[in-house]
Amino acid sequence: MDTSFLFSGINFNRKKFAEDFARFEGKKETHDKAYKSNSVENRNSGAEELEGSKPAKKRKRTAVVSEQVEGFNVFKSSNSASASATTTEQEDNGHLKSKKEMNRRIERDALLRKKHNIHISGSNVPSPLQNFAELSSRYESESYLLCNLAELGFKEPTPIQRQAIPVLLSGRECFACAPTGSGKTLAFLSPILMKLKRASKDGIRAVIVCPTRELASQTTRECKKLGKGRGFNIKLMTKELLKSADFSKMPCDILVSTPLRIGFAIRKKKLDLTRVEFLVLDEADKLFELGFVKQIDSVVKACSNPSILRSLFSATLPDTVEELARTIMHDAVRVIIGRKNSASELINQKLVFAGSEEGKLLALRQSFAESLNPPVLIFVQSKERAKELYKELVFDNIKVDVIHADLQQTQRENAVDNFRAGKTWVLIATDVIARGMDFKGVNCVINYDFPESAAQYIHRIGRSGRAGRKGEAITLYTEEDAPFLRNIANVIAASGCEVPSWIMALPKMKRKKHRPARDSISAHPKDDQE
Ligand SMILES: Nc1ncnc2c1ncn2[C@@H]1O[C@H](COP(=O)(O)OP(=O)(O)OP(=O)(O)O)[C@@H](O)[C@H]1O
Repeated sequence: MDTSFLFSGINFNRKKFAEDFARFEGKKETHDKAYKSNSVENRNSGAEELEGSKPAKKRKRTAVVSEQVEGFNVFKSSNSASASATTTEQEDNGHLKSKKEMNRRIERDALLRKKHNIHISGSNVPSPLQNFAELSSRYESESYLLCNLAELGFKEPTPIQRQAIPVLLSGRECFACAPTGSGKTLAFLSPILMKLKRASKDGIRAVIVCPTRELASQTTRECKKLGKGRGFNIKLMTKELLKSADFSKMPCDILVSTPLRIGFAIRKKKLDLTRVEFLVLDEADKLFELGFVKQIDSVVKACSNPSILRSLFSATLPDTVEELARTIMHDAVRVIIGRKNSASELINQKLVFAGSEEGKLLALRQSFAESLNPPVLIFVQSKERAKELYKELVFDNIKVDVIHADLQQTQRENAVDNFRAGKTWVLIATDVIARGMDFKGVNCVINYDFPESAAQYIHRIGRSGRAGRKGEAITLYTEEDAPFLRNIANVIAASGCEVPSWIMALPKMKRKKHRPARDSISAHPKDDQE
């Protein structure tokens, strides 16, 4: 294995230190074994490559005890014969004791990670949290945060919170992939609040970018709840703010925005992000898609503080995004909960053949007539189809509403609020609310239109089965969708749900996106609709 990356930036004379180098090689092997046994995903050692591929930047970091620090310590001592000669017995004992303690800690961490299905890669990964109380005992959190967590009813950290919070608190960048509804928002919000400590007038210190306005608004609300009583200025980048705010004077500790709005503010309103200490890209894979990547690039560039901590969170993080992320992150720790890119195991998933477009409407009507267990969320592939299906269901005397990008902001907000409040039983939606939206009690998600990708499927159905609750997902398909069944069936089977064997035997589809032109939903002739 090529180890040259370990020495990038150091003028190391290999010839002169050949003996030491050979010894180090031996040590490294031992270390690698320890590293493997500590549940590090070796297949995904991207974070390590990342560290080596770029010269280390000067950054203020909190020291963390770690497996790898141990490796380097041993290297140092074996390098110096005279030093070892003068080592006293007392020092030896001390060293042995701390080594034992460290081994115990490594073992404890590994067990905790195994219990919670936490997989990590990267060097010097801090111990996962045993409980929220450790925020105070290990990281000196102010009491307001623990009070707020208790008030929100959060007793135990979720797996992603157990590992991602210590990673960010120890000053490390984080690349995190955890199932939908598993508490990723709190995993990035709490370290930010803890690190910022208190409100200041020194300019924006944290930026959170979310792909949709609804999600940005929800994240702002969660942030305010968690930071309650601390006086932080937490701002959502709204259209009004964008129009009227004087950003140079606006007190703001944490700014939450969509990529388009923050991109506009950087270009046209001279938004100063040079003091930003934390940048979170939530639903990161979406943000790296073509429509957003230019804005994200401008945000990353504008956040020019050399000690910035960047983190990426999502339930789906494809390898291509990881590769792209490596170009902007350094010394990152990769945290994966369960299997990467998989659906929440709390959701009972079914595929239902409906034959044709007409058959889909019949199937939906029939299932609602037999039993309607609200709240139900129905996804369709376009705003036109959302409007069409809405018109159909309104006739059926169902408390139904619709949300898509053609509606005004207040209409979109009302649709979400009414659904949350139980005033609406069925919400028809395009993918504007497929990501990140937290509707606590959604009993069933119906994919009326077959999702265009496995990632889209995972996010859509992830609106149910959240925060430990069970959920259901029904995906209707027609002949047209059949060639793409296998992609979704793989996700369903991987999360433990049954899939007919003939579907699993279908060939895999190379082209990943599926968005066919579909027949109109309407059961009425066009003229009848007006
Ligand atoms: N420690 C906890 N204990 C109990 N509930 C929690 C805890 N942390 C978060 N939650 C709740 O879990 C729900 C889902 O959290 P969140 O919206 O952060 O999920 P997510 O992982 O970001 O999902 P998505 O991938 O869909 O965005 C929320 O209602 C949140 O309040």
